[in-house]
Amino acid sequence: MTDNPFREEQVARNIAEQCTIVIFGATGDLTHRKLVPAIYNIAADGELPHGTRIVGFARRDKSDEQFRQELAEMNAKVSRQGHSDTLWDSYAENIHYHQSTFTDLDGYKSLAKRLDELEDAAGGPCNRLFYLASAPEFFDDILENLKEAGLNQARGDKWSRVIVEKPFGKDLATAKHLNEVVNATFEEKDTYRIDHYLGKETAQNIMVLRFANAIFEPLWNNQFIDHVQITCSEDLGMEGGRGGYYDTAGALRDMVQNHLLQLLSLVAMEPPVDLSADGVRDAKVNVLRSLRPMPTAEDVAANVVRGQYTAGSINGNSVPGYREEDRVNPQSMTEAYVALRLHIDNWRWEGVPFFVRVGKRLPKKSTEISIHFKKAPNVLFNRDNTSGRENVLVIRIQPDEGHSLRMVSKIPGATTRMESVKMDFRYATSFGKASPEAYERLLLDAMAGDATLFARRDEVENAWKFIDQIEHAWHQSDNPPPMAEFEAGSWGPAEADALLAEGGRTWRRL
Ligand SMILES: NC(=O)C1=CN([C@@H]2O[C@H](COP(=O)(O)OP(=O)(O)OC[C@H]3O[C@@H](n4cnc5c(N)ncnc54)[C@H](OP(=O)(O)O)[C@@H]3O)[C@@H](O)[C@H]2O)C=CC1
Ligand SMILES: O=C1O[C@H](COP(=O)(O)O)[C@@H](O)[C@H](O)[C@H]1O
Repeated sequence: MTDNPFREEQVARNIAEQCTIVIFGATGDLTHRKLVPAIYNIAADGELPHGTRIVGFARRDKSDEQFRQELAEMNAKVSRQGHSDTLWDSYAENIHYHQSTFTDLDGYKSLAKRLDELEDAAGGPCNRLFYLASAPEFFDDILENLKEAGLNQARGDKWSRVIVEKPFGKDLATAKHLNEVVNATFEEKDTYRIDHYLGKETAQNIMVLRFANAIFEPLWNNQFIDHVQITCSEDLGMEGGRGGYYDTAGALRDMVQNHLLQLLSLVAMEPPVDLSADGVRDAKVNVLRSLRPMPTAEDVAANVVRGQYTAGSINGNSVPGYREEDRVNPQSMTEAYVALRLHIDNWRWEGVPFFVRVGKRLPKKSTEISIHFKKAPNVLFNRDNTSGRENVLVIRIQPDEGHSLRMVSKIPGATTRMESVKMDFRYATSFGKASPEAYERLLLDAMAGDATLFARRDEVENAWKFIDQIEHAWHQSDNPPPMAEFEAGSWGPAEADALLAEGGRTWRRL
């Protein structure tokens, strides 16, 4: 019991159920750095259902013991709770490795046999959660082979579910195709399309901030809000061989289609009818459906800026330009930065622009949403210089998770002089403990059958429909909008500032 009664309130959550988690791509980076440490942390918190086991599926030959050892070494490096040999050892006997290739049906038949044996030895059939942590070109093969081997089927009251990693397609057509394949294998209710931004603690808090407080929602509309900004900056570039994938995707597909449009949906949606997965996802998809289209290359040129960084320096370290990065085409026309001015054509947001920007090799890693309220009338206090006098609500997604509210205050003294000050809420100070990693919450939710924080089929497809118009203007139109340049370590191209400038607005300084 805490001494603060408000902390005790909890929104009822389904309970995670014991299951076998089969990870396709189990020797890969995602499994080692994110998935297994997430499961370890869940166990360290005492929330992992007893008897949950992991079966890793990948191509290289190795024993269970080698697999466990490699996972343990990485876990010791990255787990947010540190690494206890005692806890690990008590769990490691539930970790197994199954060698095969994604395209070989026999490997899935032998997997089915292996799962039956493991489960029988532990007392009988168990729920199964299949995690597609492979490169996306294998998703079809894995799904089709799971079906052929009968692994997609529920057995009695034991469910079979699938988690599909990003990227979910590379345009609307491929996303639709993948959805067809997924839904021919698993029912929609058993399909979990992961977007790890939805698992971030502060992204989950957007709904609580908006709908558990009475003071914000009355102001959350075009009467009081001037504009909204969403920034996701990263100082990293193409380290660790990432350039090969990234250069085929770009910032728009890699980050905007999924993470940033999801954040925008949470900020802009109407109150959902309830907190069920479909209640929340219905509300979010309506935002995506209301995004003002950009049907022509001129619309795209007027509202979207794409850019690539040139060589520069970040935190005193010299870094190469985008086209000089490892595994990036030296003539690449892929954007490593994008800024957009979006409009949501509904009653609430009529006339309120949403500015979204994301990029690599910016000065620091930071994701935040800022709600810029309209200025107070120019009477009484605001007759003269009102710059910097707006009320801004900032939702810091990461790092230093929290919220702040900027307001104008009188500077102490005999004369009335004013200054903008901020009220700050920081998770670290108020709750005194680190937030769980996004994958922890998302894995627990999938084990509990709660799809609220996963993207539904229509969300993914509506997001792609919007993104496709921009990609089309960039890569297939006769008059493609230009690629802007900016120096690595700066805040992006000047052209992105111009998107806001015409309304007298500027990007918030992070
Ligand atoms: N890494 C990350 O932080 C993130 C990754 N993702 C997504 O997760 C997915 C996986 O990424 P990541 O872990 O980085 O990829 P990796 O390249 O590190 O791992 C790929 C895995 O797939 C296996 N594999 C490749 N080809 C075959 C095959 N023909 N048959 C069987 N196994 C095969 C590899 O096995 P073997 O080693 O035996 O060859 C390895 O286990 C991607 O969709 C990516 O977009 C999403 C968010 C973050
Ligand atoms: O999905 C992706 O996200 C990461 C950024 O994730 P974060 O949790 O560290 O903010 C990004 O670097 C990567 O390009 C993208 O694929």
